[in-house]
Amino acid sequence: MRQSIQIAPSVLAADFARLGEQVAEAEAAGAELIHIDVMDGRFVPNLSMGPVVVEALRRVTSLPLEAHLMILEPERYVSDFAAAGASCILVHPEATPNVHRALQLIREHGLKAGLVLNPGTPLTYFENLLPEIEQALLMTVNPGFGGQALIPSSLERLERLRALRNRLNPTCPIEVDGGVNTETALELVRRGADILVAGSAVFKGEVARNIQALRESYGA
Ligand SMILES: O=C(CO)[C@H](O)[C@H](O)COP(=O)(O)O
Ligand SMILES: [Fe+2]
Repeated sequence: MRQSIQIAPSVLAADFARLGEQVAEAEAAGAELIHIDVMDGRFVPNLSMGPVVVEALRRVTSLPLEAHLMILEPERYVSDFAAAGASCILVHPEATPNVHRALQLIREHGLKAGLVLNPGTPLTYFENLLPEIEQALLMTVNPGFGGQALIPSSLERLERLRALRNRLNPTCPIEVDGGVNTETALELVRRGADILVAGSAVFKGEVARNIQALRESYGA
């Protein structure tokens, strides 16, 4: 295994009435970062949360907060998420005609820039942009909803992404998002995942027990 694997709980699956408490539970249980899914009802068929949630969570945790922007023209909101306290912003090339500019803008704000690809998008984007990013996120479900099953072809894509990463930007962590649970985590880690985003697998039930079970499932 390349390095220690990090867990990024996705608050999309948390109890929103107790969001601060749930994030504190995840932090106490050893989660390494917090994943915040931002949806606009256009790029994906769902609405979720915006910078105010990042700002609120910034006050209750010292963990890095990453904003996964599933919104059209994400560059419009980079400064808002930076001001709210995000440490990393992840953008989709499918959502903007100028993804290179969006990544540049994120870095100009002093944040980590992350690129995310949907399951149907060619990995070519990573070939072009890996040298420009600090995080590579592979969607392992179609974006928009939590609780979906991992798309099996993601595993082969993950291996190809790992080879690209090793060649073009060896220090860039690979993150996977969607359908990560105790059944799938080991295979994802074997194929190259460094960071596991997990929503339902962390927040449905007892958070500390779930995080422990997830770590045990890949032998940590
Ligand atoms: O980006 C996302 C959905 O668009 C979420 O991060 C992801 O689906 C997490 O949910 P789960 O772990 O329950 O699959
Ligand atoms: Fe996400």
